[in-house]
Amino acid sequence: MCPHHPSPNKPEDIVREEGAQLDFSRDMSYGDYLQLDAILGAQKPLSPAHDEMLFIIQHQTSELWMKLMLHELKAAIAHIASDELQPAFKMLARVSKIMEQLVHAWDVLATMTPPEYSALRPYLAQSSGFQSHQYRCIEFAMGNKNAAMLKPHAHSPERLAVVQAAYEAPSLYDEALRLLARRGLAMPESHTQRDWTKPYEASDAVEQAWLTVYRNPKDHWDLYQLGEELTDLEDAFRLWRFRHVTTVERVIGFKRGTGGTGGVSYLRKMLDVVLFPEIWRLRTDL
Ligand code: HEM
Ligand SMILES: N[C@@H](CC(=O)c1ccccc1NC=O)C(=O)O
Repeated sequence: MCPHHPSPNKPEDIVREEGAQLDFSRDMSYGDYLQLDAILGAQKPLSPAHDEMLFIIQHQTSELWMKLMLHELKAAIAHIASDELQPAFKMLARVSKIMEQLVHAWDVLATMTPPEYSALRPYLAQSSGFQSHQYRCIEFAMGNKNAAMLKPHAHSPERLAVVQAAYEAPSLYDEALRLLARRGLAMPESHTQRDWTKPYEASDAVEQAWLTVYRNPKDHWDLYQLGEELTDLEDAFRLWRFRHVTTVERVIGFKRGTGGTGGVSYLRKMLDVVLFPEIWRLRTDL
């Protein structure tokens, strides 16, 4: 440090000395670029309850992360379809990390007690996360296809078209299996060309193909890596489902959901969903 020009230590002096730009009357600023007026103007509590701000922001931030997950998932699926695995791996790893972020986000919501939630719950009317179109697109992209889940979007043709497109498109796992077939692994046609809207059905032949990969990782290194990326993803997804049902039980017990389901009983059934069945089965048979 120069003794003739000591570094300033008053906050105002630091800002001046560093040369930070302070006038944004002509230039794009942070808030302009990020559209903060739109984002920060979108929290409109309907109740006098203190905790409604938490509830709104928890869901809005989740929807933003889901938007990024979909962006990455769609690109990963397209890259796998065109045999570009390295970029797909990076995107899938990011999706898993976002899901982990959403798993930890439950800790914030769980600070809300049953009486605190009861104060705002009547204002939610029949709305429910069950109607989240982005969440449904993620489930469809992950292969959990169910035509009934299109119905909550029927009142909005534009929204329905988006969810319907995700419903009709091959899922991440469908594209993974087509890749295995292109790599010369025996794969039944029922699993490479099928009606993508049908729920996925596990197959011994598909498990055999994955077993070939997992028994000889050195010969199929990138497919082996793909298998592990899928495992990470489903692992994180299961944790999210588990934290959801546990948070719901601690906040509303076994009350029916505002979306019309049994509530915890419905969410527990969702814990049984297996997205990539052969990826799990092969572990027993290896
Ligand atoms: C106090 C907090 C919460 C409660 C009490 C709650 C309750 C429920 C219930 C009871 C359901 C079943 C559908 C119904 O009948 O309503 C449900 C579904 C759902 N919730 Fe929540 N939830 C909470 C927080 C969240 C958060 C933070 C998210 C994140 C976006 C979320 C996303 C979803 C989604 C996506 C579904 C559909 C799940 C599926 O179909 O598998 N929920 N929730
Ligand atoms: N299904 C919840 C309500 C709920 O959680 C919710 C309502 C509106 C917007 C998002 C919600 N979050 C997840 O379902 C309940 O039964 O209390």
